[in-house]
Amino acid sequence: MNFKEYIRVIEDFPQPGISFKDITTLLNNGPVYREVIQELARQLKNKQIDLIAGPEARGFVIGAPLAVELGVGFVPIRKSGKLPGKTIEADYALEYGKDKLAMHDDAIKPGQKVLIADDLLATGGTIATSINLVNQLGGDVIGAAFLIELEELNGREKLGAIDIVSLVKY
Ligand SMILES: O=P(O)(O)OC[C@H]1O[C@H](OP(=O)(O)OP(=O)(O)O)[C@H](O)[C@@H]1O
Ligand SMILES: Nc1ncnc2[nH]cnc12
Repeated sequence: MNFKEYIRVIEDFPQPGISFKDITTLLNNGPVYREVIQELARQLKNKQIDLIAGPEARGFVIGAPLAVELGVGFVPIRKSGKLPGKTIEADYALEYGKDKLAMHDDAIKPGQKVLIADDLLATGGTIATSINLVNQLGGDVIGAAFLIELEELNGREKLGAIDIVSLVKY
């Protein structure tokens, strides 16, 4: 399936110079959304994964259904101030801004194999910080999965030696 034709591109959002890849036009198509999740699951089927972690908010839209499809748990990586328990936090920068991400300090057991999932890899700032948080909790990040990769931003280079799966490249 050609997923790209279901993704809408909006120029200069949220700021001038950014070519925004809008996945809402894919998510509202049930069969296409399901095929995205099933295709990611197919590409990951030989990996041993204990948990999927996904950053708020679009990481939930990919990571949670992928966790259900693979039969593993899901851990939300949230923007600061949203999680009720004790957290660890880290500042980060992304293609068009900066923020702070947080995880519950007991979200992952040491040694668990974690896949990080998100809708889109741009500069890699969000995922590099997500990997850092998972590592701080003793998790072993074995890979990352994305619907979209913006190749010219070289996000892969920030992520070290982990396996990376992405379905649509710009
Ligand atoms: O590779 P990077 O340069 O870090 O950019 C990618 C991140 O940017 C977007 O999230 P955003 O922070 O806009 O939040 P949202 O999911 O809540 O829309 C996207 O969903 C990725 O998480
Ligand atoms: N160009 C882009 N489109 C959609 N989401 C993004 N997150 C970071 N860069 C983005």
